[in-house]
Order: sequence, then C-alpha cells, then structure tokens
Amino acid sequence: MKRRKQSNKRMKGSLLFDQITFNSKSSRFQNEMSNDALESTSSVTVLDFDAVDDKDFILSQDFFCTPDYITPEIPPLTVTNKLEELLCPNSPEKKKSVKSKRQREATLLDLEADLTAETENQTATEPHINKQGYVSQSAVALRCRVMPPPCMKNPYIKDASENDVDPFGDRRSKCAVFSPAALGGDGLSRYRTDFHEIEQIGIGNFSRVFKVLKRIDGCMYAVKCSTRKLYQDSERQKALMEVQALAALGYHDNIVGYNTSWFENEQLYIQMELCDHNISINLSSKICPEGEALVAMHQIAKALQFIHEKGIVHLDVKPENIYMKNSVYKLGDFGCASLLDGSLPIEEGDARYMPQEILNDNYDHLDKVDIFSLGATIYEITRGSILPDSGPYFQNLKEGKLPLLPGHSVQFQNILKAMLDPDPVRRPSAKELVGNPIFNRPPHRTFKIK
Ligand SMILES: Nc1ncnc2c1ncn2[C@@H]1O[C@H](COP(=O)(O)OP(=O)(O)OP(=O)(O)O)[C@@H](O)[C@H]1O
Ligand SMILES: [Mg+2]
Repeated sequence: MKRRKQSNKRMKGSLLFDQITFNSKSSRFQNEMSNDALESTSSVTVLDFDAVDDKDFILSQDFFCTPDYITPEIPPLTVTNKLEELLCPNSPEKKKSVKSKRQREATLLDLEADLTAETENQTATEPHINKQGYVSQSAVALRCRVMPPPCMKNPYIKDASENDVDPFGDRRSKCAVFSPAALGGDGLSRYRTDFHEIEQIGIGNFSRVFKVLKRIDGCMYAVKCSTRKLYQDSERQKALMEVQALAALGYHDNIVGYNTSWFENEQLYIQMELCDHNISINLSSKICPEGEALVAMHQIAKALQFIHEKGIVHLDVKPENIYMKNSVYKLGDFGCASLLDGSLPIEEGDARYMPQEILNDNYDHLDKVDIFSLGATIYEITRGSILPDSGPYFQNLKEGKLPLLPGHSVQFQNILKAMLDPDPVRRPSAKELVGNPIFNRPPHRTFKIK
C-alpha cells in the first residue's frame, strides 16, 4: 500500500515535469506553461520535482498550503526566491550550486529534518521566529496543517446534519476564517501560485473573470475575482453565497461547473469551468433564429428545473449570465441566488429582466421570477435588441404587452407570452416548460451567436 502511494507520488511528479519541460511541440499555452514552470522552479516554495523520484518528499502543497490561512500574530513572512533560503537557520550548511540529483535529495531531506525538528520543539501554534523576525517556511507549513479554518455552514443544504458539525470548533477563535490576515495579503498569492493568467474574458458589476491555466493539471479554467475588497464580514458572507449555491447544486450539464474558491487579499476568487462566451447581443451579433432560441430556452429551462427542485432560485437570469461552451448553453453567475422559500435575503438581479412582482417586493413565487427572466432573455436575443431599463416599453413588458415578433411561429410567440405573463401563477413552471411539445420539433441549429 505504502509502496503504491510512493509510486503514485513519483508518477505525478515526473509526469508534471515531463509535461512542462519536455513538451516542445508547443501550442501557445504549452509554451506559457513551460515558461511558467521554469519561472516557478526558482520561486519560493516550489520543490524540484526532478529531485524527488526516489525518496519520500514533502508535498509542495505543504509549502503552498493556502497562505490565506496564516494567522495574524506572526510578522510578515520573509519571502525569498531561492530554495536554499528556505532552509531554517539551523540547517546544515548547503552548497550554493545544487545541481546533482543526489544533492537535491539531500536538500529535501534537510527540509524534512527541519520540519521534524520544529514539530518536536515548537508548540503547534507558534511558528519559530528568530531574532531577525525570520519565520521558516516549514514552520508556516506546519501551522497551516494544524490550524485549518472552521467549516462553513452552507445555507443551501437544508437537511445535511453533518453540516452542523464543526470538527475544528474549539480552535475557531484562533483561526477565524474571516480574520483579515487569514485572507492572504502577506505571504504568497494562491492565485499566482496555482494559476497562470492568460487574459481577462469578462467583467460584471462586481467581478472580473480571467481565463487561466492551472499549473498543476495543465487545464484551462475561468477564475472570477471580486473587484471590490471585501473588508467586512457581512460583505464576505454575502459574496460567499454564490459559491455556496454553486457547491450545493452540484453538477448539471447546463450549469457552469464549479471547482473551488478562496479568499485572498480581501477578495473572493472562484475557480470555474471555462466557457466560450456569453450570449448577450452586441452590435456585431446577428438575430438569433427561432430554432436556436428554442435550444437555448430548453437547456436553460432544464437548468432552472434542476435548481428549483433543490429549492434554489437564480434571480438574475439574463443573456450576460448564460454562457455557451461547445454549443451547450450554461447558466452562470449565481451571485443573486437565494432560497425558493424566501428564508434568505433577496437581492434581485438586473431590472430589465425582472417581473413587476419582485420590483414590488412580492417574493411569493420566486421560481416564476426565473421563468419571466428566461422569457425576457429569449425575447431579447430573438428580437436582436437590448431590452430597455426604463420607459414605456420597459413598462409594457412588465405588463405582458409584447410587440409581435414577425416571422416567428405562433407556438413560439405563445410560449414567450406565457413566460412573460404579469401574473406569476399563470407562468409555466420550469418543469412544465421543459415538457412543452414545442421542444419535440426537430432541432434546427444553423446559427451560432457571436
Ligand atoms: N465560467 C465562465 N466562462 C467564461 N466566461 C465567463 C465565465 N464566468 C463569467 N464569464 C464572463 O464574465 C462576465 C462577468 O461574469 P459574472 O456575470 O459572473 O460577473 P458579475 O460581476 O457577477 O456580473 P453581474 O454584473 O451580472 O453581477 C460574464 O458575463 C461572462 O461573459
Ligand atoms: Mg453577471
């Protein structure tokens, strides 16, 4: 068993090394990946993978180990750029040029020895600080391992009794997850350490979204980062609702996939599945034909059925929050998500796509709010012009007075009219929508938005 684990570790180490160093049939991203990997071999916490193929080694995450968990009472970390400088002051002296495999193994053993010594000599919560204020990285790693943050209660999971158990409850006061210093700032950036940023791919009112390459698995993801710094507990709690909703929902083909999230530098980062683009209309985009609009409507209705069955509502369905990936529509941006039973605070989304009842603070049929918003979204992309955010046309839409869509089937216009009915009770549920016979028509997908 132990042997197998070791060989797994070895395989992972050498696999990554092979990928990042020798793969010269390079695409742009592979090149970037290699460059990055080379950069990171000289950066503070990376262990040399080449050096570890025969021995047990300290996992790199012990050193990367979520610097955002570091508690405040230590002075700022001495961030160094060379592996040699990572060694504790008492470590055996090390030669400057670490080239041979044997020497590198020795270095790793030194690190292990330091860690062990510190484990024995220090209290679990007091990293070693010498006279110059130097805190050894291994001490920080040790601290990270013994001081995990408390477990968060997910308000979207109603009946999970284990959710109430906090295995770290008695240590909560010492490692409060919301303490500002626990949110990064000093120390290393998890974002920079784990990801290579390719480009910004989106911007919303609260966040910027980047296409990134994850260093350890070589895959592309989207990382959403809050634009504002979240200094208050309440702000962080609110921002967290988005990831809690995504995590509680789990996987669905038509919902953007959620990977992980963390606080860093008072900002929330969310790692997600990377999609191609959203479906908002812009000057260059053509009008979406009925066949494609029906595909979008059907797929997002399935996403809504899925979330409504879990007692969750989205409350911000609109073209900017529907993404496409390989011709599949995915609902994203759960920043306004709430509970169907109204037991969580309601923050309504973009007023252009909201029905009148929610603008009047009537929260009795929150699932039907999503249906109205989906109807307004499909109406907008089919009509090819952005819905107004005020004025008579805005008011007409809220009252269900829709200008006809020339050239579209009566069946399609009727379904839109039903979704945009001012009376929420008369709107179809997501389940009824999904089962509508209009979706049995043969698919007609000759068009791609953007
Ligand atoms: N997973 C993703 N893949 C590709 N693009 C994405 C992804 N997530 C977000 N985007 C892009 O980034 C934009 C902004 O993201 P998002 O809507 O989540 O931010 P926001 O600040 O919460 O927005 P809002 O202003 O709607 O509150 C989206 O409209 C979309 O174009
Ligand atoms: Mg958005």
